[in-house]
Amino acid sequence: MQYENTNKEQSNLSDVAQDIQKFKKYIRTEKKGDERPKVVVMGRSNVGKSTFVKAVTGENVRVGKKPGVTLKITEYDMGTYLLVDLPGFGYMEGIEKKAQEKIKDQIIKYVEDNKSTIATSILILDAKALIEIIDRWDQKGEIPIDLEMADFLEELSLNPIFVINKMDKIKNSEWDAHLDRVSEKLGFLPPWRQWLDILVPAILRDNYGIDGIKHRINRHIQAFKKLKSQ
Ligand SMILES: Nc1nc2c(ncn2[C@@H]2O[C@H](COP(=O)(O)OP(=O)(O)OP(=O)(O)O)[C@@H](O)[C@H]2O)c(=O)[nH]1
Ligand SMILES: [Mg+2]
Repeated sequence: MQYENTNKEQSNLSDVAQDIQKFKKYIRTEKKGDERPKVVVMGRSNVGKSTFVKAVTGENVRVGKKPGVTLKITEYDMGTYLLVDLPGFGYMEGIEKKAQEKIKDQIIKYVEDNKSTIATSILILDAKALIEIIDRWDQKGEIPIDLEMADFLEELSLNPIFVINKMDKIKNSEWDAHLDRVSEKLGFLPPWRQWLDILVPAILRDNYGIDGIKHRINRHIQAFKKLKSQ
C-alpha cells in the first residue's frame, strides 16, 4: 500500500510541475526601461478580465467559458500606459491545486515587484457569485480570495477600482439592493452610490460600464504622472 501511495504522490507532483512549467513558459516580463505607468487587471478566474482587456485594447484577447483561460501575464501598449492582463486567482479547470497556489504567488510577486509603476488596479468581481462565495466562506470562518485580493491591493495603495461584473445576472429592480450588499461586503458603508469612484457595476460582455472604467483609469494615470513629476 505504501508503494501505491508514493506512486500517486509522485504523479501528482509531476502534474503540478507540468502546470507550473506551462505557466512559466508563457510569462512575458516587462521590457527593460519602460517606465510607463501600469494598470493591472486582477480577479478570480472566469470573472471577465480578458473580456475587459479585449474591449479596452481592441486586441484579439482569448476569452473563455472555463476558468483558467489566461495563464500568462501580458502587457498591452495603450500609449500613455500599459494594461496588464493577469491570470485568475483560485479555481482553474485542469490545473492542479498546488499549481494554482504557485500562479497566485507569481501574480502577487508581479504586483509587488511592479508596485512603484502601477497607477491603478482593476479588481473584477462576479456580482452574483461574490455574495454566494462570501456567505459560504463566512460560515467557515475564512476569508474568501476576492476579499484577500481587495485587502492586498489596498494595503499596497494601488488605488483599486472594483468592477462588479455580470450584472445581467441580477434583476434590474434588484441592482441597488445588490450593489449595497456588495459594497458592504467590500467594507464600504452603503449606499453604494457614495463610492462611485471606486465601485463600478458592469456587463463587460456587452461593453456596459467600459467607458466609466476608462474614465477612472485616465484620472488615475494623470494623478500618477503628476505625483511622479513632483
Ligand atoms: N453573463 C455574463 N458573462 C460574461 C460577462 N463578461 C464576461 N462574461 C463571460 O465570462 C466568461 C469568462 O470571461 P473571460 O474574460 O475569459 O474571464 P477571465 O477572467 O479572463 O478568465 P481567466 O482567464 O480564466 O482567468 C466568458 O464566457 C465571457 O463571455 C458579463 O458581463 N455577463
Ligand atoms: Mg483571461
